Amino acid sequence: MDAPAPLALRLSNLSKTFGGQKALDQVALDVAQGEVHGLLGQNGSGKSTLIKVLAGFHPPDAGSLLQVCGVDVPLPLAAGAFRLHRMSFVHQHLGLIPGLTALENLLINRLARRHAWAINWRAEHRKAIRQFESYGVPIDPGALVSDLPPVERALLAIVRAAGELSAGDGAGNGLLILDEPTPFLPKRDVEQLFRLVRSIVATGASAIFVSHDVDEVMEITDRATILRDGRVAAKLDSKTATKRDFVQAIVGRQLLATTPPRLAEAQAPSHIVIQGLCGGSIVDLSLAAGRSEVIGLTGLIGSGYDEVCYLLYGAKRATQGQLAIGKRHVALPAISPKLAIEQGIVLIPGDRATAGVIDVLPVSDNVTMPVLGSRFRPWMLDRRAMVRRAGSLGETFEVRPANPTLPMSALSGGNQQKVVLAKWFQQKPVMILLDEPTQGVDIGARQNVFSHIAKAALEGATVLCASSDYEQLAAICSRVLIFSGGRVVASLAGAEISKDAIAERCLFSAAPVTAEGNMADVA
Ligand SMILES: Nc1ncnc2c1ncn2[C@@H]1O[C@H](COP(=O)(O)OP(=O)(O)OP(=O)(O)O)[C@@H](O)[C@H]1O
Repeated sequence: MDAPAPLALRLSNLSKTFGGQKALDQVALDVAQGEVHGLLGQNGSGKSTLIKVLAGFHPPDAGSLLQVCGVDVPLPLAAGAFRLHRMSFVHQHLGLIPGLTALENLLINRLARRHAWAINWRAEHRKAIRQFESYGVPIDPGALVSDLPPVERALLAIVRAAGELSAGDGAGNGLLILDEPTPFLPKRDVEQLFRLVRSIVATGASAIFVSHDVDEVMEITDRATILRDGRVAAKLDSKTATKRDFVQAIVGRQLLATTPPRLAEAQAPSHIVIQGLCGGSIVDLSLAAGRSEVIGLTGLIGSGYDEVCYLLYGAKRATQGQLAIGKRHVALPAISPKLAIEQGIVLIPGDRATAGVIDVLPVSDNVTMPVLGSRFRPWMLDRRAMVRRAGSLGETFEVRPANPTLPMSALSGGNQQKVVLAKWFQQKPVMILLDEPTQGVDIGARQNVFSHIAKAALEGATVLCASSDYEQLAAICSRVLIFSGGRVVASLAGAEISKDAIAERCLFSAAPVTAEGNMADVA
């Protein structure tokens, strides 16, 4: 009888302490060959720390043990040494260089090591075409990454990582570590990405898939390890475990309520009036909204729904349109983020890492930015007052760890998002523009974000929330507008709103627009 294949990864007794706090506590993780293994847990449960130990970014505590493909790997790993041990990583931000072509990105490690003249570009171009074809990935090697749609960028990053696994000895096995590659992707593109992952593991490789999305984990993984407070809370067989098993293991209790309290009835829809907004893909959008109303904006990718918030904030240039807030009127082509903030408009961007926070600065500095002017003493910033205020906002928004002097980079994704909400909601905005407010945020923190949105709305703010997460829209919105071709083609309100109803309208939304144009409810 053949000896069983060695495990692709065996981690045991893995601990990591930061300043006396245990981020990982005797974690054990086994990944079989050819397996896709899920790694889940609430924000701050230790997933990124575990991945960073494997990447050689964090040295673990003494006593931690690692084997890859049956070979002992001494810890800590030196920077970049993971490649020698047949591991490769795709991080959330993919690590691609937008100004280079797909082929140049594919060869980036060789470009960094060797002189470019040593590369036979024609041969590499042909090889890349074959490589993309073998995975059924429709990427032109000569295309600039900045011109590729998000799904193709994610596919390219994964193909590159898979190529690195076999670069050493031609063997297909090794361990691909996918650290939340999907939150920026609309749901239907995720299926394309999963097909690629399946075809990679079919060659003998294995994968760790880190995600907050239980449905995705149940679909793509064979087994999953769930971390809670730095410890292994459960190991589940993804084919037999139920969603309830996953949720319970992640949160450690049954969620008391899966949706936040419904919002108060929106007041007459005339507080905010947008008329004739054009810009980007958006064509002649008119919309009237009341105080306390939470309006969802959604559609299929390319429908333009995700551009509206940026056009209203001046982060993307509008070519036409008027905005009225009560009695004040603003010409939208003239709006800038500064002017928007002066009007009481705030934007919570989708890409938190690059547009939402400055991760090298302390939490207190990040929170203070919009109100910096009020934190000056005659000659200098009143840092004590900044930390006090950030501490009390942190308490209200349940930011963990409760230490505003920590750099933002020390906080988990969900806790960073709570800081971003605290930073902007302290202003008591009139209009809140949200772009995918819970991407990369765990199931518990998600409820927390929902409650704060509901609270801001109850206090009188009008909220526009652009999202492709239909469950989220169904949970928080009193009205949902569905976009296609830059226009509103359908609208759901009140009891009509459900995850399935939104999905159905989005899928049918490719139908041509009616002669009425793009009127979402003009008062
Ligand atoms: N460099 C650091 N210094 C201090 N504490 C840290 C550092 N990095 C992580 N931590 C702490 O370790 C714990 C685990 O964080 P980690 O980022 O691994 O969680 P996570 O499960 O990846 O969360 P998320 O899903 O939000 O990314 C958290 O309490 C975090 O604040």
